[in-house]
Amino acid sequence: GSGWTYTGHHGQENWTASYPDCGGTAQSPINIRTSNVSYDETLPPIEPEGYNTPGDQPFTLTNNGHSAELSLPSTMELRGLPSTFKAAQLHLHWGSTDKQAGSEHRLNGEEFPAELHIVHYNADKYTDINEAKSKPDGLAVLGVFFEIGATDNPSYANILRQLDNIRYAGQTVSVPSFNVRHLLPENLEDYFRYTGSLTTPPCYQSVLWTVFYHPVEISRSQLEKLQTILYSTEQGVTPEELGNNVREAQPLNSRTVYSSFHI
Ligand SMILES: NS(=O)(=O)c1c(F)c(F)c(S(=O)(=O)CCO)c(N[C@H]2CCCc3ccccc32)c1F
Ligand SMILES: [Zn+2]
Repeated sequence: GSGWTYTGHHGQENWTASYPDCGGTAQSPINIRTSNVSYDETLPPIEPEGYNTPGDQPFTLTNNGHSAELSLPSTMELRGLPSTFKAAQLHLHWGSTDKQAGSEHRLNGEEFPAELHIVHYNADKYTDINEAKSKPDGLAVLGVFFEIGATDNPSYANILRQLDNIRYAGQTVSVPSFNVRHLLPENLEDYFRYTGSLTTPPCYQSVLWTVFYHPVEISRSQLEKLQTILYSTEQGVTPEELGNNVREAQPLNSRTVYSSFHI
């Protein structure tokens, strides 16, 4: 990992010491209080392009010590946002066997078992995510809540069945490309929108957040894999489980959360 953790000496209470933006006033994640959201009828449905035809190049799944991240081709892009945003990667946040709650955003104080983030950069203005990541209009992240369902989710199986191959930080595995649209909920019309930040250091306030209202479902055994297989440590040192990779909810301050639907 890159020096920071979620707990302990380099835990989230101390991130600001090394990453000053983490102490900013427009930080993520947040608790979305539906009684305070503002309905904005001009918010259009999110339109992923190229998510269902990712090409024949495989994806790379990496244990980066903080999450399981999947590289995505820049042929995947989002329409329906103020600019054209191209996909860079997706990753997950989850709890542990001891703490089932593992989403970063909360809905009326409720934490879901896990949350998917798909990170995109503003391709109208920047050449890649590393140029875009610190700019106020640089990034757009889609957030999807997970619920427990009765059966395995075949789309998430593309990622979850590979976790045994990336148990340790730094390990990667090639994943045959699959339809990424199926990782999102059916309904892309109903979502919350607010301006915030990366939820990990360096916490740049560069993210236009879109958090879908409808969750996706994975099975209990699929969630258990996510909670138990990965280590945040590299092979050869005392292993530490990778879990609870969740930042506390941050103050909304003077920001407004918008909804694309009546709630
Ligand atoms: N929750 S979150 O804010 O969406 C979020 C994470 F939680 C998260 F762990 C990551 S990470 O896996 O890269 C590990 C630490 O940055 C990212 N990376 C983004 C932003 C940082 C630069 C960068 C460069 C290339 C690809 C992705 C990214 C992240 F955006
Ligand atoms: Zn994330």
